[in-house]
Amino acid sequence: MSRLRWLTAGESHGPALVATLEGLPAGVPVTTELVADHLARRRLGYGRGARMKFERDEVTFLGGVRHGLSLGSPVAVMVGNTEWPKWEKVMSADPVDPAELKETGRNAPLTRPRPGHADLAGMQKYGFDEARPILERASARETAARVALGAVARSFLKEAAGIEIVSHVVELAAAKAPYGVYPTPADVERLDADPVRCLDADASKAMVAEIDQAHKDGDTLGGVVEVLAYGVPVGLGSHVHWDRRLDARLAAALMGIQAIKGVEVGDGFDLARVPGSQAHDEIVRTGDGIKRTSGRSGGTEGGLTTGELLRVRAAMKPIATVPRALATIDVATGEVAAAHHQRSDVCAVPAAGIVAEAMVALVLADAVVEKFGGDSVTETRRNVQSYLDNLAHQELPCG
Ligand SMILES: Cc1cc2nc3c(=O)[nH]c(=O)nc-3n(C[C@H](O)[C@H](O)[C@H](O)COP(=O)(O)O)c2cc1C
Ligand SMILES: C=C(O[C@@H]1CC(C(=O)O)=C[C@@H](OP(=O)(O)O)[C@H]1O)C(=O)O
Repeated sequence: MSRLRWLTAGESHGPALVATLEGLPAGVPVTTELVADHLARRRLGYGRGARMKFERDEVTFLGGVRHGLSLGSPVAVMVGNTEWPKWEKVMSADPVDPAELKETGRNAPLTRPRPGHADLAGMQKYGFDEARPILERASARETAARVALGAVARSFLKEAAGIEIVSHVVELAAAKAPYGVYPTPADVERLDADPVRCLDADASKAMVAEIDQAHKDGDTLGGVVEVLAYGVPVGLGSHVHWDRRLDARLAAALMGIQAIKGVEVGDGFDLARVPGSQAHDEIVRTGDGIKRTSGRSGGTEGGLTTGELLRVRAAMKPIATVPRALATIDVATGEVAAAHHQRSDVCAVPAAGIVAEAMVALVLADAVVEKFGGDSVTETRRNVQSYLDNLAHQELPCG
């Protein structure tokens, strides 16, 4: 079963986020710069709010890495919130004098929960009379910690098995990129330079226009991101039990991202609308071994990877903090009210794509460690290679 374990902690306006990754083999190239680069990619994207402009992600490794290589011990990484000085009193771990709290101007109880965020259900469940203690952890600020670990996981994947991960935005509100165009690792620089991380120039313009219109209307937007993993060998995951299925693990990981409401593996829901003759990927023998004539399955069958391009999609709902605030109840008075709103993103779909890459990287890294083991990445690589060599010589009747 799973061999990589990971956890994050930290609040949106706390001093820092922290993340740990346990079970990573030794010898994986990991640097502060590598993590910082991926965190910078997560901050990209047209439509994000003011906070993205003035906050920086400060990366510090606290364990598990020495001189640019993982040690095999738990990796611990801290991402500092540079907003912290403004929130030191409001988010203090220790009790604070109410007069000092008042001086911050940030102490007003948030009693008008936002529809679509965790505010109300969280307050009801955890017994708080305002939303601050809930929204601090529900906030997608936490995704910075996941992207930090994802950067480590993808370095392992590249080193151990040559696996590379790419994402792009395929839909943003009503604007859609042409279907079936898949960016490769060579396109990443171009994608990161695009305001919405979309490969198609016309679709990108239409997406930007959607965001501009929503901004004018005091509204927010969602969209769909697609993640592709290149170089995934056949046989990660398994058909033998539900929680070993790689498609299930990918779906859970993607659905675990804030605001993701739908996941598709390959052609997903579209496969339910066509007959079997148009839904499956026919098997052919080529000079290069056994291949598929199409990629509708998204590179998994029966919960196992097929060795074809891995392709998953995640649908993000619009941002919950709608500027033209939605109706709610003030829980302090019971009166009808407008939901609380300060600043927020209009759209964070491009950033969600980077988070989705990280989640796919963590799931695949777990599956690689599970299948190939290895205390050092050299050992993992050797095991991968021997498996692939063996597959090439496998005596299938058609082989
Ligand atoms: C990268 C990213 C940025 C987000 N930014 C905001 C934001 O600025 N304001 C907001 O209300 N929600 C934002 N969200 C969404 C909330 O975190 C999310 O709506 C909330 O957790 C409730 O969604 P859920 O029902 O899926 O948990 C963002 C989500 C992601 C992935
Ligand atoms: C800080 C980040 O995203 C935040 C996610 C978020 C939410 O409600 O999810 C709300 C916003 O924070 P604030 O309410 O402080 O403006 C975003 O800026 C980040 O991604 O680094």
